[in-house]
Amino acid sequence: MKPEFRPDPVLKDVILIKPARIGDARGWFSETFNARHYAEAGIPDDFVQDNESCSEAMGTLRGLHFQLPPHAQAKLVRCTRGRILDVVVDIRQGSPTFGQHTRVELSAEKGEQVYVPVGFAHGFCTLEPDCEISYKVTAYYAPAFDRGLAFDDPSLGIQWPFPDQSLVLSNRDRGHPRLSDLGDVFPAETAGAAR
Ligand SMILES: Cc1cn([C@H]2C[C@H](O)[C@@H](COP(=O)(O)OP(=O)(O)O[C@H]3O[C@@H](C)C(=O)[C@@H](O)[C@H]3O)O2)c(=O)[nH]c1=O
Repeated sequence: MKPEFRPDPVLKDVILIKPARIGDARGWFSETFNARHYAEAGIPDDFVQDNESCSEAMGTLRGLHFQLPPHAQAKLVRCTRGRILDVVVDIRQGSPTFGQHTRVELSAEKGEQVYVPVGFAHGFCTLEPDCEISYKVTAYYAPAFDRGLAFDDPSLGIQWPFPDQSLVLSNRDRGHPRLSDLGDVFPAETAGAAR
């Protein structure tokens, strides 16, 4: 059965997806990815790597991350255990929504997904202990091209669900530059045509 696809109300190129679940006496079944259905909905991407991460503490923040071209990644993200607040920031120079972000709650219970196109930074904060995230990406991990954006950049104005001092972050995620210091990472011509 086809999922429900809808554009994010703030960032129209971000797509919110609700896969169907078919229930019976045993429980339920769900297609979590179907290349034909996703292509019809405007996600024709070839995903080449599947990732999973587990965060033990509630209030763990990973992000905001992106890879630079030519290793830029689109991502299809879901939460497979627990509940997270997922955050996506438009960092495409010249985009009408440059610097704007959207926040979406994802839970294992509901099975929602977020499609993050190329040209956006991505991160999340766990809302429960022991959360597992699974996501597909369209380019292989390329550490030399891996970059970050400061989760607490005041110009982004992101409301994280816990105070900064109680968040659990890697050292790397405490040191990312602000948006104004990123430079032209995704040039104007990628805006609007990022997927
Ligand atoms: C992302 C990644 C990391 N690694 C390694 C590098 C490091 O030793 C270890 C942990 O890496 P990180 O700290 O970057 O993991 P993490 O902070 O979970 O990074 C992820 O964050 C979320 C928000 C995203 O959007 C992802 O694209 C990715 O950047 O895993 C890989 O081997 N392959 C990968 O694809």
